[in-house]
Amino acid sequence: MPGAVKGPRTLYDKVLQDHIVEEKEDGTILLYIDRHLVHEVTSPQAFEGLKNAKRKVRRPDCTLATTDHNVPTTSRKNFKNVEQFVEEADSRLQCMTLEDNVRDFGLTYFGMGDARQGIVHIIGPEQGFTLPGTTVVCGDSHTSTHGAFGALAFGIGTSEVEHVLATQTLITQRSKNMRVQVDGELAPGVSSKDIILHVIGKIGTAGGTGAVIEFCGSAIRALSMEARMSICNMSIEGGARAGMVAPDQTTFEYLKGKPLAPEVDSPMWKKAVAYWSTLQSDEGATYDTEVFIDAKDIAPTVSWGTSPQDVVPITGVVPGPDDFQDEARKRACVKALDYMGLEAGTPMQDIVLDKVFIGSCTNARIEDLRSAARVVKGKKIAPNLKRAMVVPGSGLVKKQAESEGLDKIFIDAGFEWREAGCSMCLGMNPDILSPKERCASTSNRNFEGRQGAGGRTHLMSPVMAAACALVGKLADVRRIADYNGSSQVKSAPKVELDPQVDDPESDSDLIEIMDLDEKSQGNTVPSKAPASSAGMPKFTQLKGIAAPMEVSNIDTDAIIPKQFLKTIKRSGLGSALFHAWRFDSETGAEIPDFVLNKEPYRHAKILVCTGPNFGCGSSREHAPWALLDFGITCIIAPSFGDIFFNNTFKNGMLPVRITDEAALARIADEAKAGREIEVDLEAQTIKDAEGKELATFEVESFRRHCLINGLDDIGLTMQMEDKIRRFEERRTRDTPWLDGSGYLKRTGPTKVEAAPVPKTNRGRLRRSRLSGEGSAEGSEHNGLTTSVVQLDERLLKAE
Ligand SMILES: CC(C)[C@H](C(=O)O)[C@@H](O)C(=O)O
Ligand code: SF4
Repeated sequence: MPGAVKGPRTLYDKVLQDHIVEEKEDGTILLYIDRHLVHEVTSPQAFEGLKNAKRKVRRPDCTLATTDHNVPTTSRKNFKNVEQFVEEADSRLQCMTLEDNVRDFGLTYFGMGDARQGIVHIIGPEQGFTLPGTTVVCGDSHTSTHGAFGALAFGIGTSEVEHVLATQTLITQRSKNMRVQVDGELAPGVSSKDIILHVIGKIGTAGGTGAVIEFCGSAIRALSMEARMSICNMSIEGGARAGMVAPDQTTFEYLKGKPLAPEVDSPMWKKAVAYWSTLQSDEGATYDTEVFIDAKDIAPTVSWGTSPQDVVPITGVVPGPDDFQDEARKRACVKALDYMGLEAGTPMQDIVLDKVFIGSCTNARIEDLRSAARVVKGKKIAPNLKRAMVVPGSGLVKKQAESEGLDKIFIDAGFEWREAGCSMCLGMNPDILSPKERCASTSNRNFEGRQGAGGRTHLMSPVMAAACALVGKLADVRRIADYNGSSQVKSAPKVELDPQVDDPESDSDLIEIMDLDEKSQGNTVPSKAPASSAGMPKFTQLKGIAAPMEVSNIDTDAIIPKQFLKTIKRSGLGSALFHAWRFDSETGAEIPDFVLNKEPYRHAKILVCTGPNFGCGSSREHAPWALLDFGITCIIAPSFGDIFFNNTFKNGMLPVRITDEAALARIADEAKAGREIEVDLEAQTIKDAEGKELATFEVESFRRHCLINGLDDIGLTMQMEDKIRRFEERRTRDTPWLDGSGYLKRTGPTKVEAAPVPKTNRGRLRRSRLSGEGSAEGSEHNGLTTSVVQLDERLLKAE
């Protein structure tokens, strides 16, 4: 693991350093988190853990919640509340659970009746919640998006969400530094999405594993903030922990006037800009890996397979196994061609489409919609298309687009114009592909079943998706649109997104804040649910059958598909494990060839994967929960997706990295022979059933200590209260704009469309507000008043 940097520092080194509360000798870092975004899918179990342990949210003023994955994108004209609006029961429960939680913990929340609701990675920047030099986390892998601001932003699992809610810190390790430099000018029709698809094609989906990528070079500098966000968004598809771009004038211009950014030209703004301007990598800073790309080598790029690294220029043909050297990639190619229903050698532009989707946290910002609208203006979508949809990333993007008439352009062309949400990016809501349907999509993942079981996804930029919609096949936008000069949006045009929400007085579903006294005593919360991250099972030695898998880049969508993410519990997910590979999608019967359906592997306690990058992709902690519930507590592989790797430890599981090919082969041979192996964490060895050593392995000593002793790391971190408090005092002094000041400026309460609070509570709430009881107790941290109190005061004024 890389150690602290002495000489010239990179942007990542600087932001990391400024947030270290404590660094242990083994490299374990307690990192302060400035901004925590929360959504409905990965938070229920975290809030449940807090409630069971009677813990509070430490910094409600640094926490922002919204609902995005489950929300239907149909018209909200008649929206009254979630209970009536969301038809699917599990989705409804997940959305309502978030509403209960934000109310119980007094968090700021943009619900479905609020114009500011949208995909979590769109609303953070839009509100100025995301700021340069901050640490930003969310229980979502595409948190990397926010790195476009020079923030250190990364996805975390649900146990870590709980840790951040309770302590505003995270236990982490230093990542490696990687630089991707793109110089020169992009050709017309080529956009930032093509840059990132090209980069991933070059480095592979494991290329950035263990690293934070800094994107730099003249081509990146020339991009608008929104275009930079699309690039950082997909750093995770390149395997990186995060992506970053150094803040510059483009960044500062973008932030001007954002509701939660410091007020422009105020002393606070000047102080902030002075600090933000220091966030450049020093001359002579070194990187562990460097990649150089000439912008003129990038063509409009499209994916052909089931991994984001499976890309070719639109002028290319579908590759075949012979185009790859590596055996694992040859195998993956055969599998991908079969899934995608494609033949090697087919020109990409001959591939006929069924659907087109313009949306997602990668490409549903106003510039994306503008550029796509420019392509389709005055034209019609191809008659063979079953459906073409545009899903704005947030309510404010939608409003802005409508004020520019973009909705009309799309509707006239034959597109559906929808409400904000994740939509068909992952199909946790009603927008999905049917089996074998082929879709041109501006989203970021083309995994098997990603947009719907059996659905086939081709990733591309918004202008390319627009061109595809007109042609009905994969198409080259350069042959469709007239590019007089460059297609690039050089810098963000000043976009006035109207932050107004509906008149709170006239609305029936005003925010309801629970009685704070009651909350601080923790007695509003039923504490029956057993599962919480507090107190982990111990891991010392494990002896058992190991199931062999020879697949590379096994993503968490494959480990547990999206339809199983709608639970609000941690338990019972074993039957969902590898669902699409284990069960026939039509009959539901077991697929006999799949390893976990065979004896003796039905009883496997260990998984041995000989391909790299196990658990890449989404941050869903449901993946380790499903493995655990099946009975697997140890995974052995050459490398892991970073978030998955962290998530396993939080559940008392052990991921073992074996990079020595011969040792891995020895272990795999035992697994294939159906013999037991023994993983000994104390001795850090793997032995065969006879006790002969097969391999040794490394684990960070703090993690090892926690696993062996079954320690709850939230409890451990809470013992560091003094250090965290001192850090916060320094933060208030040095970077005062981070203390939720933006919230204090807001007018109008934040709405919660939760099921109404029972009448009895309402009466009590009103009484306590009027009499002033139950105000600030339990919500003060270091003299900082939290948003709960601010919201409460505003309500008092309203009354
Ligand atoms: C639901 C969430 C955990 C997931 C992620 O982490 O990425 C989702 O946003 C996705 O895109 O798969
Ligand atoms: S990748 Fe898709 S599902 Fe995940 S946050 Fe972004 S839009 Fe939502």
